Amino acid sequence: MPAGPSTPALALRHVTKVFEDGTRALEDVSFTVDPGELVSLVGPSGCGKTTALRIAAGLETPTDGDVERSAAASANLGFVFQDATLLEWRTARSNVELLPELRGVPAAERRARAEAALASVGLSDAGAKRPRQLSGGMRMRVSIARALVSEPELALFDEPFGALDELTRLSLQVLLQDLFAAARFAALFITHSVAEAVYLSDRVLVMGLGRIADEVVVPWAHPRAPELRYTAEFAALVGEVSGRLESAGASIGDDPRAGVTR
Ligand SMILES: Nc1ncnc2c1ncn2[C@@H]1O[C@H](COP(=O)(O)OP(=O)(O)OP(=O)(O)O)[C@@H](O)[C@H]1O
Repeated sequence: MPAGPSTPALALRHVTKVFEDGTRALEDVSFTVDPGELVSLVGPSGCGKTTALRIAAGLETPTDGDVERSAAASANLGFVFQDATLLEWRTARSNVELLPELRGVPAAERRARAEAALASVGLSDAGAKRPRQLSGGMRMRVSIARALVSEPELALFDEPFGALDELTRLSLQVLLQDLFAAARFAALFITHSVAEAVYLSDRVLVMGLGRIADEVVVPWAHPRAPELRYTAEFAALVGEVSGRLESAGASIGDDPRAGVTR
């Protein structure tokens, strides 16, 4: 556990999760996310990334171990999922206004906040559109605006760019990096893309099946230029993380569930 002056925004301590059907999804998983830190989870399909994130969110309870969020993080959590999950009958702006509305923020203030959040994701002109009138990338921008409109202390991202085409994905990485550099919320970010994890994160946690196998600290300060992704030093770090990911997988055999006791 890294020692630090501040209380972590999120801490999972010795978390094990066994589902009702006996599936052991996580085995003694511990990690922290400090305030203002972006931590990624990368790992093979089915290794327990989403389960860890759902436990972090309080949507699942651990079978064993503890999950702790700072009071500020508990009071102000943001979510972004792979599916933008927008309400089709509301405009983009009223989707972004939803959380402030549920929290009783007065109409004029929540409208102003929603417009600022839409502007921050480059969608100033799309507030009056319905989700079906927007491209996949625009829908994801609305989803990010909705998550960040309340200035969350802790934001949880579950493979948000996984369904997008490569160019849109690359531009949304830059957008999210800029938003993170400006607001410095704590974030847990799940992705299958090692390059995406390295570009966005302060630390990359490499998972094997049901466990954290390794950790790689990303040395570059934020904000990070988009061009960083095309440098030799960036490619070297991506190679390093990919190698550790392969070792994490190799140590538990080729059968995707072989390392997990049922
Ligand atoms: N509600 C559930 N009941 C039983 N098993 C579950 C449940 N949710 C997830 N699992 C199982 O737990 C394991 C971890 O799943 P999880 O979705 O956390 O993995 P993941 O790393 O996020 O996968 P992917 O990258 O494919 O999204 C898998 O074997 C999955 O089938």
